Amino acid sequence: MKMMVKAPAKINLSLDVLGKRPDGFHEVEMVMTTVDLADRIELELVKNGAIHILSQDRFVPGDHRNLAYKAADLLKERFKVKEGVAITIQKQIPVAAGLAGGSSDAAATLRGLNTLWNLELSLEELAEIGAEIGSDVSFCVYGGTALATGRGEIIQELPCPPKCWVILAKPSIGVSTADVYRSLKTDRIVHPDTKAMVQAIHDQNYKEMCANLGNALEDVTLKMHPEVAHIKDQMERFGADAVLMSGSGPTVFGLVEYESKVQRVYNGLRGFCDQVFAVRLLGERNPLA
Ligand SMILES: C[C@](O)(CO)[C@H](O)COP(=O)(O)OP(=O)(O)OC[C@H]1O[C@@H](n2ccc(N)nc2=O)[C@H](O)[C@@H]1O
Ligand SMILES: Nc1ncnc2c1ncn2[C@@H]1O[C@H](COP(=O)(O)OP(=O)(O)OP(=O)(O)O)[C@@H](O)[C@H]1O
Repeated sequence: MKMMVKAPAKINLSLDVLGKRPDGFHEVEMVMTTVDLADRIELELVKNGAIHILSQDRFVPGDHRNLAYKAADLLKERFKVKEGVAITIQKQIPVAAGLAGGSSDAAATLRGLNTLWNLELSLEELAEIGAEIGSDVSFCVYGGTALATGRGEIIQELPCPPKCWVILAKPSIGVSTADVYRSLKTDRIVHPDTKAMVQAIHDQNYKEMCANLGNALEDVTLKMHPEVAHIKDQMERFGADAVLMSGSGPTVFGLVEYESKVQRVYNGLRGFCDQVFAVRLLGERNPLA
């Protein structure tokens, strides 16, 4: 038996860091939403109990380091599953980009295997298991739009944000999330207004959503990689309504309300970046699988 599951990328419309925790993680407050750029995960039942990872992308680990492998292994151990699975990952989401590609692959694997292995777990249970793999995995299990707190694993659903286009531009550098959090000076953060962002979404107010984009990690990554600041400037120059770095970066996203402007921003960025995408916000939650 075989099945396909979509693994969409996320962007952080706002990302605040409230402080460092005794366990080494940071307490965060993030408004996250999925976009229509997705990896495709194919899951095929393997009778001998093994877990295989297959991918054409040279940046994707083909072994236990792959977050999709971790997801399968965790479910297999916890629920004493006898069968194995061959996981084929067709990558569309750039790797180490701040778009939660690996986390979304893990979340899609959890949702798919729940069906393939007849585990009958709820999204809540899958999200709890996902938190053991990584801080972004719980959100990726649900998808849609949410306020994420704790270290990112406490998820409160939000309505779909106002409709718009998202231009994603990924420079040809990878960023380590751990390095960015390690370099953050928590006493020097300019805090985004999370409440105002949540309110803008409830009110379906596009202008307020644009006005309240903010990311406490942005300054850290911009200092490490000045080319990210350059891409932000270009995105603004070509007419995006609002521009921000996603997650720990280096991907920059620009929001554009009117379709007539999308091509201009997209073409403008193609001159500076090897990977540029013009996509829609997805906004809605994932189906179970
Ligand atoms: C930057 C974001 O992607 C925004 O959505 C997330 O906060 C990070 O999520 P993630 O990549 O799934 O993070 P994890 O794999 O759990 O952690 C990677 C590393 O980032 C740091 N980390 C992560 C999340 C968090 N709330 N505080 C942290 O300090 C830790 O050093 C950790 O070792
Ligand atoms: N399925 C996967 N796809 C891509 N990278 C993976 C995967 N599994 C593990 N990795 C490893 O994870 C690292 C980070 O990749 P990923 O694309 O998930 O980063 P990210 O988008 O910055 O994540 P986040 O936004 O959650 O911090 C990669 O360098 C890669 O070695």
